[in-house]
Amino acid sequence: MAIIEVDGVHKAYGGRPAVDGVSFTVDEGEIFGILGPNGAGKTTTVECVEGLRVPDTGTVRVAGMDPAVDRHAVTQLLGAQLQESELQPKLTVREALELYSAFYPRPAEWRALAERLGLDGHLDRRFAKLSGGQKQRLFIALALIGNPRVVVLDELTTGLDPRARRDTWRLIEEIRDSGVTVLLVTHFMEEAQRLCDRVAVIDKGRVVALDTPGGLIGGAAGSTAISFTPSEPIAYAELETLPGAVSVDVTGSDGRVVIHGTDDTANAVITLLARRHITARQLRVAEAGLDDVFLDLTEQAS
Ligand SMILES: Nc1ncnc2c1ncn2[C@@H]1O[C@H](COP(=O)(O)OP(=O)(O)OP(=O)(O)O)[C@@H](O)[C@H]1O
Repeated sequence: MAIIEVDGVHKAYGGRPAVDGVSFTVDEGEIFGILGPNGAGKTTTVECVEGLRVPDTGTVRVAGMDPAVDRHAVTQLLGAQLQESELQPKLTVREALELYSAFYPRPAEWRALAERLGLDGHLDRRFAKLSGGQKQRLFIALALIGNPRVVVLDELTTGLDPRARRDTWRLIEEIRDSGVTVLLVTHFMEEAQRLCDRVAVIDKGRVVALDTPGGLIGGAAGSTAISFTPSEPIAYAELETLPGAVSVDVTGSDGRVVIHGTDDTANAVITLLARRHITARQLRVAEAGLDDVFLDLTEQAS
């Protein structure tokens, strides 16, 4: 069942559209990713969901309520970690958790939350003295303190080292496993691929694709890359006509061939080479990642 419904949302700043007819729904219990280049309209979209901005046209519903109208009720069930959040530098972790608990009628037990997020050893540390990873964990704790049904995380792992990023991913999965719906804004393809049940790719204020990460990758033209160095020259025109082949390129001085196509293309290449008695040195068959799909989709739209 959908807990977030965004339908035909438009939002312009000074006459310039930032969000240009975005629609999607998020089911209860999923991690839904919003992916897109800088300035694509991701933050504006989630701020409409949070009730921080009001769409010019279109509708947003969170658990059936309009966040711009039922602001109080929506803040009780939606927790948000805002992009570039800051707290008063002298506030300690304990004070921040106590303060935020006081905003909610039925807050989570903050000590248990601090323990779950690995903050229990830093309760007396001031915000200004926390590392980037510790700050992010505190922001997650503050987003969860009201026992929300939905949590919005905007570029949560930007600026974290790879280990802290992986730890944060585990936390996000745990949040989802505890029944909370996660709306995740990210620039990182690996993050979307690893975490998200479904992903909306937004570019220039529009949804250019919406699917599971696997569906996006599988559906992309040329999602399999076959590369090899032939032992003798090969007729490239013949390669271009192989089933599913999208492109054939020759790279480097050794005549290395790179073909983008499908699994069928890979099989056909191998059969063709065997028939011609050509050896393929350093034959590699690689699946495209969400990275390739993202570049493809956002390039097409430009
Ligand atoms: N308050 C504002 N006033 C004027 N323009 C704005 C405002 N907020 C955002 N914009 C513009 O709207 C467009 C979309 O911005 P938004 O922050 O929603 O994109 P984003 O996808 O979240 O970008 P990023 O990944 O860089 O955070 C951008 O061109 C941005 O400059």
